[in-house]
Amino acid sequence: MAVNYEDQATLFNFVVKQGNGVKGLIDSGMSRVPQPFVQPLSERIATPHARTCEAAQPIDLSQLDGPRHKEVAKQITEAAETLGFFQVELLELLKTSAHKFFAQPPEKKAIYLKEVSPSKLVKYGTSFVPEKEKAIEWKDYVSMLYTNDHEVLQHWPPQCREVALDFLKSSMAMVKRVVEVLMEDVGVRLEEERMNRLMGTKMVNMNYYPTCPSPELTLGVGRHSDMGMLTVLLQDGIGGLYVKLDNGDWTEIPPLDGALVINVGDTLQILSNGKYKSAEHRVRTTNIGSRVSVPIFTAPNPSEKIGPLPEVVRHDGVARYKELLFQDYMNNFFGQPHDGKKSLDFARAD
Ligand SMILES: O=C(O)CCC(=O)C(=O)O
Ligand SMILES: [Fe+2]
Repeated sequence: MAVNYEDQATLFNFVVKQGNGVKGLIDSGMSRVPQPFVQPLSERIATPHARTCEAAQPIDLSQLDGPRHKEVAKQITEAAETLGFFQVELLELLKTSAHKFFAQPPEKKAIYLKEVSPSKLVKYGTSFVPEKEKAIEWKDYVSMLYTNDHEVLQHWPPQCREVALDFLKSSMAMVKRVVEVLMEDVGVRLEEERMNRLMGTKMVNMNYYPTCPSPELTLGVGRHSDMGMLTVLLQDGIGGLYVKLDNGDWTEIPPLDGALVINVGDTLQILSNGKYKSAEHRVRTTNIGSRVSVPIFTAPNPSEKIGPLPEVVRHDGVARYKELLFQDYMNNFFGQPHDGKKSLDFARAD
């Protein structure tokens, strides 16, 4: 199908509305980046080869409950306090099933477009809020919400459901343990039920970043933080994930075989009254190949009230965020294009 790259409405329709995605655009033979994907100068990534930093060194979580507990716990809390990003060792899987999903013809994927998806659990699309963005992100994705095993195995796309569910299940114990350790360090012991409610929303995404003819003009994902507690992310060997440091520099989280990235989300920043920083991150595109990544997002139940934990407020003498319904936080988060950590303003105490 010939796409008219010059007509923005036709292009938007083809990519976003009809579900051909950025992949469909590339597959149609496009060889230069169409205007709607061109990022404003201020957002472009000028230095693709940033140095890596100490906090990006992997932490061996298998040692957490052994004799090295103290040391490993310290590594975790330090990483979360400084960068909000750290790497842990775990199996490297899933990438082939992500490629399998996106390799399908557009009409097979488009059945999951949010307007028509047969299941509320599954959503396929391009970019984050393409209707409102200055430039469309160079990314197709499918997102899969967890309810229970039975529903998941019925509704998630057959190309990836088993492996994605496995990934989710094998990660949850680790995620809970990391949250426990972080909480202990601010003097909080969460009841099991509260912990479950704070991580009651679980979602596995598969992101696909097609190879891009002019990576310097585009972004895979713009600057943002994740809204939930912790995100566990599997990335492939292509690289391109950057996190912002306190001094404003960006550093790449390099792909490591067998390692996962864990990053702190806004909810954990709010609960800890700002001690743990949600990681501001973004993704660059490349022309060396198509990249896949598979994040697991954990977040509170929509009906859960979140705010700085009383123990921490008592210690700090001030509540830096107000209490709010997580559903409201989520609505605000998904209603705005990516804009760094602006999402947190919604929760800031006046
Ligand atoms: O692809 C990546 O490395 C990161 C993706 C991401 O930040 C997200 O999906 O929220
Ligand atoms: Fe993210």
